[in-house]
Amino acid sequence: MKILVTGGLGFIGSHTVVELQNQGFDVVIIDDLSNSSEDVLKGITAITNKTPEFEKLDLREKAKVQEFFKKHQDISGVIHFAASKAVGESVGNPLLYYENNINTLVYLLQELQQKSEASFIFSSSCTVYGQAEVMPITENASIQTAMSPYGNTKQIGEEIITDTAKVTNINAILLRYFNPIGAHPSAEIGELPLGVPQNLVPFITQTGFGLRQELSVFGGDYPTPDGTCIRDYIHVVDLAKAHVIAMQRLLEKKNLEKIEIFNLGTGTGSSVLEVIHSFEKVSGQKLPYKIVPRREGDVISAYANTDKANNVLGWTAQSTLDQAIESAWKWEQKVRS
Ligand SMILES: NC(=O)c1ccc[n+]([C@@H]2O[C@H](COP(=O)([O-])OP(=O)(O)OC[C@H]3O[C@@H](n4cnc5c(N)ncnc54)[C@H](O)[C@@H]3O)[C@@H](O)[C@H]2O)c1
Ligand SMILES: O=c1ccn([C@@H]2O[C@H](COP(=O)(O)OP(=O)(O)O[C@H]3O[C@H](CO)[C@H](O)[C@H](O)[C@H]3O)[C@@H](O)[C@H]2O)c(=O)[nH]1
Repeated sequence: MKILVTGGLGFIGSHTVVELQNQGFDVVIIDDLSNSSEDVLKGITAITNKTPEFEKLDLREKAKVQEFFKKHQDISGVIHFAASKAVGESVGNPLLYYENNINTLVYLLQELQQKSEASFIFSSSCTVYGQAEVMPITENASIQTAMSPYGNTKQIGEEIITDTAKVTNINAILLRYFNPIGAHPSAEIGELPLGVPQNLVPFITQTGFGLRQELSVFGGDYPTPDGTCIRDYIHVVDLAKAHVIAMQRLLEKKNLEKIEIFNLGTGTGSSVLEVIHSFEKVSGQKLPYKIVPRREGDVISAYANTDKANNVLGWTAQSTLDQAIESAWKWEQKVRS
């Protein structure tokens, strides 16, 4: 069976392509290389001994999307990763985010609704919960007003898919990721942030490598045990495996609802200082850091209740924080060597 992976050369997409191919799926990737490189194909091939089909295509070009689906009639399912994802950038350039994250979704769904049946997986985010009142966060927690245009595109995206699935032959799974980190253990693929990383783990590994002078820890006076924010850091390979299981569920259709939502996290919260200590442990070196004022828009704490994914998908994250950080560190060293 052939699966279309949009954004399949990006961070989470590339790891998912590997796991799909490992499970025997054929894959065709659409990516416009706006935040990735064609070299990622080599990394995927080195791990799986199989090169996925690749079409360089900007999903904002509706006519090209239509043409693509005419050419590829044999697609059984779609995993839609392609999007812009920098929260800060979305505040400064909201229309870029609404165009790239919403228009592209609409164009894909317009093609899929013409099929007799279609299976669709959407990359959503725990950002939809904002600062949830109860930890760990279940899928029933209320959706909060989005704190950025990026976050809003995830909420609107979920609504568009839900409205469409109700009245079409599309079955969809919305996956709400907590904080994906790490890299493939082979270090053939990983995260490649452009410029100065905004996310914690790439900033830590770059600082460890000497590319950055020191890490700024945003806030040391939060109402948490050590004063720093708490997140649920999930190894990207675990996350990727969940997509394969979700796709198998869509294709098998056993007890499937038209729209299903799953949290993807480990279920464990880690503070920023705990992540730093994990890095120091796996790298055997001290990390220079200082506590600075809070970053605007950060929630204090967010970690997942993963019961639904555990019970319905039969999926559980396997990697520890140390293993995820170790893979990120190995990747950083490989990329810079
Ligand atoms: N990484 C995270 O922390 C995180 C958390 C929650 C949700 N998500 C979501 O998961 C998805 C994947 O995230 P990622 O971290 O792998 O991001 P990424 O930037 O590494 O990957 C996205 C890929 O999509 C491609 N792309 C972007 N716009 C495109 C377009 N118009 N046409 C074709 N290709 C296009 C990019 O070139 C890139 O390769 C995104 O939808 C993101 O919003 C990510
Ligand atoms: O240089 C840094 C970078 C981050 N942090 C802290 O590290 C934690 C994690 O920050 P990230 O930026 O890595 O991740 P976020 O939880 O802020 O954001 C992630 O989760 C969001 C949902 O909450 C969105 O989905 C977003 O795309 C995704 O990057 C936060 O407490 C943040 O304040 C620092 O202290 N210093």
